[in-house]
Amino acid sequence: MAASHLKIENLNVSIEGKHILRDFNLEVKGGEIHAIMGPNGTGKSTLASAIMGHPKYEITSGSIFMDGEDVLEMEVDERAQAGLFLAMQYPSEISGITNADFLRSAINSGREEGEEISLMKFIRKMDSKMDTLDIDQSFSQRYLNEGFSGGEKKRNEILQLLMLEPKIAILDEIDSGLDIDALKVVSKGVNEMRSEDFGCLIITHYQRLLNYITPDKVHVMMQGRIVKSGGAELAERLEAEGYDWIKTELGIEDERVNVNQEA
Ligand SMILES: Nc1ncnc2c1ncn2[C@@H]1O[C@H](COP(=O)(O)OP(=O)(O)OP(=O)(O)O)[C@@H](O)[C@H]1O
Repeated sequence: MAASHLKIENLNVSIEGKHILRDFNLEVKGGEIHAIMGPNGTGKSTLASAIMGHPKYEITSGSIFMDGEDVLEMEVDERAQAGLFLAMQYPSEISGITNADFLRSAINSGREEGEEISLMKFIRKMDSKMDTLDIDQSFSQRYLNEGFSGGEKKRNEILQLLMLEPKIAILDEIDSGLDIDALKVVSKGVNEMRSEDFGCLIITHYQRLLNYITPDKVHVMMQGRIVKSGGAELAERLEAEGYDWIKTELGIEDERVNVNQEA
């Protein structure tokens, strides 16, 4: 299997004329789990949306490479086929498409003709993954995310992760609104993916999630870029002390983008 390597270099992203990501750099390789933390409004979700090609976000300069391929040249579905997976802060509902249909066609869209997953194999895989995530079997026949509770949507996203087996996953606030049991289940799913062929970028506000998924690297984002990196102990310090010490250390007055910054 090809390597799993996401490389973001000097990325600058604007939305509605506002310069959000500023010379952003990050590399995530197979076998690594990275966490990005940071106060509100510092550009974390903008990063996730830019990687997945959300049309509202304008890349003004810089590059994103996935296994050496230029991601910025790819359409959204090509990014998924290249092995990128994005779990959104607010997963969308799609009426008329069942979970099972969606997943089967998503798996097959990444395969050559004649190499499609057989129905039997698909059902067996889906049953086993739903079992892992403690998801009720009826989920597979329900319409995508329709009427799902917040926690069910997040579980469903992790089911998608386990079924699609991407090379690199970006999980944007996958822990928000989860009760402790659901948090453990979601973490179990991510940990099950851990391998040399899988890299993960977790965007979170809370160290709590990182008690269950131990990150190899923790990054702090302020003013549209990473301002500090460390190991799991950095998340623990942030939980205990907040962000002020970093602002003092780096002489940052306001952590948000577009405040006290040049355009
Ligand atoms: N669709 C949009 N339209 C206008 N401004 C936007 C849009 N998306 C993001 N922004 C602005 O970009 C800045 C960064 O937002 P972003 O959502 O990336 O921050 P964040 O770090 O993910 O925040 P949070 O922790 O609150 O989720 C904010 O000032 C926000 O208002």
